[in-house]
Amino acid sequence: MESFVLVGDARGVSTLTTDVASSNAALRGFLHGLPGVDKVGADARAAMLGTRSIKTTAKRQAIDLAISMVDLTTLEGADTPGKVRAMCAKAVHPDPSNPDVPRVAAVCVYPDLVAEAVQAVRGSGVKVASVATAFPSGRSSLEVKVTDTALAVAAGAHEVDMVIDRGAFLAGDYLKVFEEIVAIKAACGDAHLKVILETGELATYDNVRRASWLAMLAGGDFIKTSTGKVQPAATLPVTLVMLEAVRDFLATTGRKVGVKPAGGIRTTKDAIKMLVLVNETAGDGWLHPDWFRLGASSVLNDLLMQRQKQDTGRYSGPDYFTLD
Ligand SMILES: O=C[C@H](O)COP(=O)(O)O
Repeated sequence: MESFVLVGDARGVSTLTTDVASSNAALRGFLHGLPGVDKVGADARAAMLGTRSIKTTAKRQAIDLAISMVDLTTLEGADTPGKVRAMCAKAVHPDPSNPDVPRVAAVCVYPDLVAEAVQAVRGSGVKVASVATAFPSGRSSLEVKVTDTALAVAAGAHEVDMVIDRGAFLAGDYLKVFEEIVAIKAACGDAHLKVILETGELATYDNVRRASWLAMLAGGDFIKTSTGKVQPAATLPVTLVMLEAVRDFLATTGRKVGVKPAGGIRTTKDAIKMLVLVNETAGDGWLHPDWFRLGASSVLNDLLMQRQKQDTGRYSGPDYFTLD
């Protein structure tokens, strides 16, 4: 466990000491001492930023940046090795007829398909992320969750997307959630850990802020909104609250954590709104795939179509790109 000390007053965060995780009461005291989220203000600010438009050259750059940040995802019970190989081919060369199109950041699959994905993306720079810890519900023993993680990492996963125990969080058992994240982080070894908060089940923005801090204090490398299996998923206001959390966490502890909205991101417009939000909230230091990802099963084709429209002034036929 890292040692934290308070740096400055960090936007109202008044106590962050080395013993913050010494007991559930200490964690609760810290998390409930965070400033409350102004819900009306967060909704209004997200809506306002969502209306910003980006034109021409900047739009083309934003599209390429968004493509390079995609975690191209398939998380279906019906996933097959063939489907994963096809998705990986698309991740490496999103538009095979145009080598200028950047590769995506990662593919995201269930643990049993990690080895297939690792083989399919080898040498491309595309990372393989595996969901783990009894995804999507997270309802299993810690032993099973650690084994799930260790197997994904042994199969070659570069990144692990774990889910928090929302039941424990909502019951106020913050130390259980904290210790689980610490244990999964240890099982990750060198693999990066993304902590899925499943914000659609957390009920309030205050809880989203608390869960973000909890995940970061416990060692998460990224905080991620959703599994994609629960609605609402990656909304703009929730992403805004999480971006504020990583910004404030960096100011307080000196450690930078990434953000991954996931679930329901379908269009270029959705993706670009997210990029505007990043720039205006956490700052352009997060506008890089190392620090911001877009978890999505089906946004890539729209990004490719809009990109081609920028280049040629027209859209391709609907069957020009392979299916997401
Ligand atoms: O982690 C990514 C999500 O599962 C993707 O959700 P989506 O299918 O709504 O894009």
